[in-house]
Amino acid sequence: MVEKVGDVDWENWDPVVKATLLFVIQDGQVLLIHKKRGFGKGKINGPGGKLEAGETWQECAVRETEEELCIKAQGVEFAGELLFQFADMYSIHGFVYTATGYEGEPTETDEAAPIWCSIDDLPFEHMWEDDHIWFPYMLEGRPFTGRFIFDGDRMLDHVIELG
Ligand SMILES: COc1nc(N)nc2c1ncn2[C@H]1C[C@H](O)[C@@H](COP(=O)(O)OP(=O)(O)OP(=O)(O)O)O1
Repeated sequence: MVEKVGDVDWENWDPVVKATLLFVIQDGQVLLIHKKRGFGKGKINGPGGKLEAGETWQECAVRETEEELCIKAQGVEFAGELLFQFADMYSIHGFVYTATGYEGEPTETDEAAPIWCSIDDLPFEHMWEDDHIWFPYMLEGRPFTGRFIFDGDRMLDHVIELG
């Protein structure tokens, strides 16, 4: 069983899913979602989802945010890269983006409900376990690459590299 980051052959790693996350950060607050369906249902996360054929990672992040919250993110920048290997052999390669603003009004959809949270009081107890590791770097604007081993919801190991 895969338990440690070092157990994975990252050079030849072929993720099952490619996906994105996007966080609007404004006035000391970050726009999160309560995820209503799909992978991670019930958790608090950023808007995001699976990469579609022909789109860039950033286009995916912006499209998913529009689909989930009815807003068009503005001032979008790359923040970091996440590589998740699960013990059941599921795997996700993720790219994280930040945005400084948006057009429209954050609106609940059948996928997500918007939640504004203070960057000083983030609800990590309701988020994926990896988030508390890389969120501070994202908020600092420091690029990161994180590798994580999960067994279901439980994080078994991680390694983070900073740019
Ligand atoms: C394992 O740790 C994770 N941490 C964080 N912060 N986010 C994660 C983790 N694992 C997955 N995610 C994110 C990545 C994506 O944004 C979503 C999963 O996307 P989903 O499967 O819901 O993709 P959609 O295209 O929206 O779904 P549909 O196929 O149902 O439309 O979770």
